[in-house]
Amino acid sequence: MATTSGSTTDPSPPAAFRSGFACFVGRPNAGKSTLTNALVGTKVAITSGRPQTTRHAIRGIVHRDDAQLVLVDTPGLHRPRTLLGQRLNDVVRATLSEVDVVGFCMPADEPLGRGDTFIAEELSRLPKRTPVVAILTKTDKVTDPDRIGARLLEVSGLGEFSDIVPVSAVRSYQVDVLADVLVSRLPTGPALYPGGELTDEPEQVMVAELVREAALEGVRDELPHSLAVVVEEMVPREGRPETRPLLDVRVNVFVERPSQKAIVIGAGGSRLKAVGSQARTQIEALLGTPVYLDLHVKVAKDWQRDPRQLRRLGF
Ligand SMILES: Nc1nc2c(ncn2[C@@H]2O[C@H](COP(=O)(O)OP(=O)(O)OP(=O)(O)O)[C@@H](O)[C@H]2O)c(=O)[nH]1
Repeated sequence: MATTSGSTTDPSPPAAFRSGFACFVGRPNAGKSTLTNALVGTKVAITSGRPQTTRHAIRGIVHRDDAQLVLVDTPGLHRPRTLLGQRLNDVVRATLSEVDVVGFCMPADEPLGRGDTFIAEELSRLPKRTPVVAILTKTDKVTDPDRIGARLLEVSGLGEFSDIVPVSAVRSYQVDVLADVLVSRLPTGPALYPGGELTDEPEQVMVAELVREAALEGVRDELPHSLAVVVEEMVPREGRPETRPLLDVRVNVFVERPSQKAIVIGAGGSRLKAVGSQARTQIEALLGTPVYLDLHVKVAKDWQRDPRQLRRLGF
């Protein structure tokens, strides 16, 4: 337990303040989102009984007196079958090599499977040796302590882990111990995010990237770096029946010159229509909900050279 003077007026962090990133991997349904929520203490990720509801990274931040732990809740790591799956796995791999510690979740109530072996292999192949903490989740579902012991032994044989921690997110069993273990693997350093900020929105970044890809398709030579995409708004349409939701996604595509605007829009708006339809299909696949995509092309003159414009465009 961290000791502090309890003073709220002293802004300087304790000497050994730690900060950094952690992410959870594990096969679908392993309990990653629920554990993230238990650690952060606020509902940030979507959980459900169905596999792979977490299609994109959602971060939660654990603020402590002695540390700030930024959690990245990754999609279930699985063998790529589709292009989208391939992209998600690339996102997972990129995430894994960027974080300070990885939590590998395995449910206590299910035997180890091919999915776990696959993930263990992926982890052992990471270029940088990120410490991996094995987490035996959902221990409340197993009443026999001997079975937990056997599962822990099985897990320890699966790879090289810096720690192995059994937890139950729903009973808050050992969640604080896990937080301590994860924090202990972070480098010392000041808080990365100002207090109070609990989530950011990487899905907006991915949506912007899908629109950018669609807008550049076939015209990459003509518009190499002159295109920026900003997601202005993503809001559920009001008054829709629960069974037929619709997400309004408002996106601005910025180009540098009117001639480029004409290229993106195409004769009679034909190209923009195709761009919108391709991007919408992919956004729907990414977010798992029907989408109304409102796409606008705007000229932001010389945006690449203007720091104020660049900031506005999120660079
Ligand atoms: N009994 C019990 N159930 C849990 C616990 N943690 C998660 N669950 C349940 O297990 C199911 C899957 O949990 P999630 O947190 O959505 O799993 P996930 O690994 O994020 O799943 P994906 O998004 O598919 O990768 C849900 O029905 C949870 O309620 C736990 O500690 N105890």
